[in-house]
Amino acid sequence: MDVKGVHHAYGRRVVLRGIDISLRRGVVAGIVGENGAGKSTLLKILAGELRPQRGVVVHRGRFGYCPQDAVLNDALTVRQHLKFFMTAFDLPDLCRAEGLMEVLRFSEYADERAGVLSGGTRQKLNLTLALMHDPQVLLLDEPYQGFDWDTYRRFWDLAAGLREAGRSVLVVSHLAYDTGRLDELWYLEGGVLRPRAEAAA
Ligand SMILES: Nc1ncnc2c1ncn2[C@@H]1O[C@H](COP(=O)(O)OP(=O)(O)OP(=O)(O)O)[C@@H](O)[C@H]1O
Repeated sequence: MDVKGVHHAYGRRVVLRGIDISLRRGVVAGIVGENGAGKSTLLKILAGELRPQRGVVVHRGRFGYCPQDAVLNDALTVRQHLKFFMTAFDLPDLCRAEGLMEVLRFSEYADERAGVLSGGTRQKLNLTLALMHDPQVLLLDEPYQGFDWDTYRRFWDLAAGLREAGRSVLVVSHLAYDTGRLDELWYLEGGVLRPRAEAAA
């Protein structure tokens, strides 16, 4: 994924003032910023959900996007969500999705409606839907919100597995926590990204 010169404003509120990102293969990267810094705005632009006022975003290959709030239909079961996305992604089966459900330990909820799932389980489904087509680039907005400690660790194991498989993962969070697990880290401040070393100086 290559991002060049992305600017965005909501009315007179300028949020992004020239974002450049080059996300290489096999990298787990993070963007950290305070509440309101523009992280979700940037991820929406990277995912194509929002059009930037200026700048370009180039994706090569498949990408997955896990928005901050899970976009689920409360009337559908977990399995119905998986089948819907299987068709949308043109996948032959649910093998990979079922493997992810086992890793994240929520297979027993397959026949539950999304509306009755706990916040953490909704987030597990959100993550599975973003990953079930084996994207080359995975964009995650606050992905571990609501995860218990074991799930949080499993999430990072999953990210490390993706890195080994040559996939790229971009995690956005307001907490600069566990940054040792990241290969690259940028701080979003004042509408621009600063690399970890520069921000620490
Ligand atoms: N649709 C919108 N219309 C107007 N202003 C918006 C809109 N979406 C976001 N903003 C404003 O843009 C700024 C950046 O918001 P954004 O949600 O991108 O920040 P964030 O870094 O993701 O915050 P948080 O950590 O709280 O989720 C905020 O000041 C917010 O109020």
